[in-house]
Amino acid sequence: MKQKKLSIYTFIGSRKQGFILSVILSLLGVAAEMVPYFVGVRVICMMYEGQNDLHAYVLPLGIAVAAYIARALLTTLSTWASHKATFDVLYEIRCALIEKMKRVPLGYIQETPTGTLKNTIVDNVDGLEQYLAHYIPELTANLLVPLVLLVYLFIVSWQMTLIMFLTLPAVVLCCVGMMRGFDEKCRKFYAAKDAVNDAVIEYVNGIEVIKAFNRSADSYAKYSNAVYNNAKFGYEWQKGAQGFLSGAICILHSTMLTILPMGYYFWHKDSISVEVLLTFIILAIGLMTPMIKAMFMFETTTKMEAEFDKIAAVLEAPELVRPETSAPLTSHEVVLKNVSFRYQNAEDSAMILKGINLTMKPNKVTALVGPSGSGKSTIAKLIAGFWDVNAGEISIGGVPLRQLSQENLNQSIAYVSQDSFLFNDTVMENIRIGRKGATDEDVKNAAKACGCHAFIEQLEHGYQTMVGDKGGHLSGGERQRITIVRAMLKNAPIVILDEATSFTDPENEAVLQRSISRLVAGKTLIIIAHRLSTIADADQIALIHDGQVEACGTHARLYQESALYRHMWDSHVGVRSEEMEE
Ligand SMILES: Nc1ncnc2c1ncn2[C@@H]1O[C@H](COP(=O)(O)OP(=O)(O)OP(=O)(O)O)[C@@H](O)[C@H]1O
Repeated sequence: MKQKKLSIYTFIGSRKQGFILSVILSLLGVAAEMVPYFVGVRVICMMYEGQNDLHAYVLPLGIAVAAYIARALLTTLSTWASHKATFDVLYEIRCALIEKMKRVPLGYIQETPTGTLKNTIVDNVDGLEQYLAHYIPELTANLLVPLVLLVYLFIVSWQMTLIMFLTLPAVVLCCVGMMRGFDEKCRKFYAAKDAVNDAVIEYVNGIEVIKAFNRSADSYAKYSNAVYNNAKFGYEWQKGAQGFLSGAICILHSTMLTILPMGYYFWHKDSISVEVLLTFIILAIGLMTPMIKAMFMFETTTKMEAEFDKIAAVLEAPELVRPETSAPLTSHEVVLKNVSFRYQNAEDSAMILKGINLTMKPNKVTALVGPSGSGKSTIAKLIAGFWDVNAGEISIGGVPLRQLSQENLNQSIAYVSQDSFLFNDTVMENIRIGRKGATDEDVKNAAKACGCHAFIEQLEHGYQTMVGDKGGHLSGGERQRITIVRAMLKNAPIVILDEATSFTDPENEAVLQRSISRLVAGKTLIIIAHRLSTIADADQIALIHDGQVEACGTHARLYQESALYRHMWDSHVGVRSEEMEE
């Protein structure tokens, strides 16, 4: 069955009363705006008829003033109602986007440029405000009121109405010209905007490299090209539409050129009264503003659709299909059976893992080693549930990952990568993320157990030290130690450490490792390490090579049986002795 495409109206639905109210108020407001024009006609006619009693003008003028006040009030109330409904809708869309982030594979978020995601959640959602809060009520009114007046004018004098709208086909033609290729231009414009966002964020994140290599903004080609393209697109789009837009406005203003001579002709022939002539002249002026506003409706609708398409693309991204709940796991043995996997975004789409078979037992340490790019981190991320495998199966305690609820999986695994994220908050709060409701004492005990308490205490404000954006106020090693304390506080039955101590100095790494060995007793520990000496004592070492398990066993066995392992070990030991000699 074809899935129904998500549209902005799916979200508007729940707030439709607010929007309907604002449209009704806006309609009444635009109708009130027309009243002074009718009053104007009447007043001029009274003057033309020689009415000298000033009292006779009080009522029409009073009506005009009342209409102005009513118009102001109704427009204000309409805007208030539409904004209330709009901000509720924007809030719902943003919540839906954030909720969606929890359900898509983590890999999807990592693979989508940060700028594009930020643009969707912030800018594209903001972009809907103009359409929902202003254009829905105002444009409905600006279209409907001229239509009603058209019927009225047609009844008054169909000849004059035809003359008044003689130029309308030309205006429509201009609108068609303006809208030609608009969809495509709009999409390209937003793509250019995304490119700027991505480039700016990459530029800011990469500023260290840019400065270190003395690359100014101009030389940062991706950034300057994106900015240039964005400006060029905006300008060319505007240039293409501007001619048609000016033409349409000019033609709309030129109705007087037909109304005046033809009106005079009909009046002269006694076909219409002076009041009818004045009605047409004055309403031609009065209708100009709503009609020009209505002209922009198509442009704004297309823009809004382009903004919403980007939001819908995120909301409709494929999700990891997981049950809402699942029974607690009775064992935490991790088994990979014939697992094959490829990254969807990889250009050649080659299999990264090819039929991996591996069992990682509780109360045992499994180390994954192998050349760079062989697929070790990919295995760790698949176990942590970042993606679904393409073939084969990963199970924990005999339960396939696909049958485990996200919550159950999250509770079962503590995953620490070499660049685990720190929030711009205190050390205390960054560690506390490991376990909801953990007390300060729990946090300190975890740090003590990991041998990190002393170093945290020595920071400027101890546990209350702000770590800076992404932990930027701390050294790489300090950041890693905090993320390990956080993982240990979580006390999950499966612990995955992916190069988690790679930035830590040898002395502290040894302390950390002794602490970790104590803390993970009874747990399933999976370690990825390049420094082979740190995993030589592991119960099982899996040598990963080119996406396959080339050998598996203890250090002694691998050293004896695998030429690749022997080579890696000898090189590692060689480098270590060189380092020690230095
Ligand atoms: N998000 C991704 N999208 C596409 N390809 C990826 C992605 N992440 C990794 N790869 C590719 O998958 C392969 C395995 O990468 P992986 O990070 O698992 O290797 P690794 O053995 O952990 O390497 P290292 O020891 O250098 O960390 C590499 O060829 C890498 O380029």
